[in-house]
Amino acid sequence: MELEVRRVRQAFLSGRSRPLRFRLQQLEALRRMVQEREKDILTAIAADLCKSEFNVYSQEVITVLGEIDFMLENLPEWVTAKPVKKNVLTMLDEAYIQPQPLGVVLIIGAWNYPFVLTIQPLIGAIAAGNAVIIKPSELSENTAKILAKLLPQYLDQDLYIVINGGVEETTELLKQRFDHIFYTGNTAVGKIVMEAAAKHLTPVTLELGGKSPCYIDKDCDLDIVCRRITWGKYMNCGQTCIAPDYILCEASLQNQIVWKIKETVKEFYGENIKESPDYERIINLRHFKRILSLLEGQKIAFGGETDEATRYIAPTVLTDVDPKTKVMQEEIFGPILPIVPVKNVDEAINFINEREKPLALYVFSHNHKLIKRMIDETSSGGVTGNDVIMHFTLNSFPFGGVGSSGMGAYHGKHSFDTFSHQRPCLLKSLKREGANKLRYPPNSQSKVDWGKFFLLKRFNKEKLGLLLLTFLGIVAAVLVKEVSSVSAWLPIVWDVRSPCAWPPHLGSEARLCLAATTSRK
Ligand SMILES: NC(=O)C1=CN([C@@H]2O[C@H](COP(=O)(O)OP(=O)(O)OC[C@H]3O[C@@H](n4cnc5c(N)ncnc54)[C@H](O)[C@@H]3O)[C@@H](O)[C@H]2O)C=CC1
Ligand SMILES: CCCCCCCCCCCCCCCCCC(=O)O
Repeated sequence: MELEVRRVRQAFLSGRSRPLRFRLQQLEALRRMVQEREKDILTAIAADLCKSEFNVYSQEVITVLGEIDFMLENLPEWVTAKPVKKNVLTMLDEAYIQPQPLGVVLIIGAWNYPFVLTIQPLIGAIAAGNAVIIKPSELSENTAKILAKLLPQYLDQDLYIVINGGVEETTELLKQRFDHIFYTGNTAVGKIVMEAAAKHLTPVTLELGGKSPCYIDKDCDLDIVCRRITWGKYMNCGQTCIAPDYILCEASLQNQIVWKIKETVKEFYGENIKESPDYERIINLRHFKRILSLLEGQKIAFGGETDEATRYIAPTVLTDVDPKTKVMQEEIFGPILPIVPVKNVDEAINFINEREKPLALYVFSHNHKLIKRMIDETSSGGVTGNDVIMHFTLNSFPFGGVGSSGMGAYHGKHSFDTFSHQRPCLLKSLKREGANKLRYPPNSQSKVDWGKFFLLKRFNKEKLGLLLLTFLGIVAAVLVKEVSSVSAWLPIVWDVRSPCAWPPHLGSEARLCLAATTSRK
């Protein structure tokens, strides 16, 4: 492990990951990999999550290709140094911010969208000029294997490497020194990652989970609301970090919501959900059992059918859920949707604020003011109003959590920034030393006053007067110089035959020399 990390660091130190041209080439190679080996990639992910290839493509591959295209288009502008505003002390200097790569980055991916959650951060890290060690989740083993096989065939083999393994290997890997760690997964492991990173003072991005609430206002078109929620909740069998975890609504809405979600489930997945190519399975038996345990003691309004052999759990809705029960204490990460009745929007806001900050918040209402109020009075990683999941798809948004749902963000330019150091560069000249006297010792009240005057713009009459006088002095000096040069021209006007008086800006010796040359012609 140590040797592999050292090899990657050596490759980074060679400097070849830095030039823009190289970064673009690697991103293009990655795009080629996705396009040429699409079938292998789709098959692997589909096998891991019992997912149709159409769904793999539209949930994972589209996002990755869109992100690569976006980077290729914008990277030339992002890598350029950006000039910054200057103050009086630096106004004649060069001042700019130069984004630079951080060094060797570790990306630890999760299994639920095993391709996009590993490759999208990789795109950002390459774009920013880093070397990368990729640790895919061992739970999505087919995707882990295909990544280890394909990436070295398309990317620089020393700069970007895949290390596969489970907890033991990841623990060993985390002992090494990195310049950034980007982790996606559950909050408990997030703490382990952060603790390991702290030993080397390595900065981290933690893309964690949590319980994302979904508030439904009574003044809503419930047909549309339930269709959108059904799509986002049961996609990937509920194993989506930004899936709506639970619904908050007035008790009177519950039955209608249950009915409409049930109808939509039928519309999306047919009468026999198990046969639907669009309905996935739970990743493993441990998660299957964990999700089943959340059903204990709950009122199942519909769904609840399970099959351990295939790790099938039907789309399920629970009503009148007590917030103190287990299903409301931990992230569900499965196809179970509890409805918790609240009296009104105030109670919903309090409910959300009494708990850990979620990764996403969803609000459904025709009342724009109510949506704005929910946004203003709560906190979450991201928000979508009148829909779910969709803020993930916009790469102009930073995607990430807040509080216990994570720290840092990525996607598009935000990925580039996450994996870059914004280096301030100030380039001065060795000339103009006079101006620096103000900051050199010995210090005095007068210098402090000038400092206040120039830097804090605390103008006082005395200093303004002095400045005005200096300015007038400069104007006078310029005028005197101009007048004297005009008078120097006068002999030429009077006597053009006198070469010694011309041109006036030259010394008399030079003038004589010029006169000699001219008279020879
Ligand atoms: N914020 C986001 O973008 C996302 C967050 N998530 C969250 O991730 C969770 C589901 O993923 P997990 O089951 O955690 O995925 P997981 O079991 O695949 O673990 C994630 C990574 O952590 C590593 N890992 C696991 N235990 C470890 C340990 N003890 N020490 C060091 N490394 C360890 C694994 O090898 C894996 O690469 C959910 O809470 C979900 O909300 C999932 C996807 C996206
Ligand atoms: C058939 C073509 C339709 C195109 C559909 C585009 C819209 C697809 C949105 C897909 C969102 C995928 C969510 C992935 C979320 C990954 C992170 C997480 O775990 O939450």
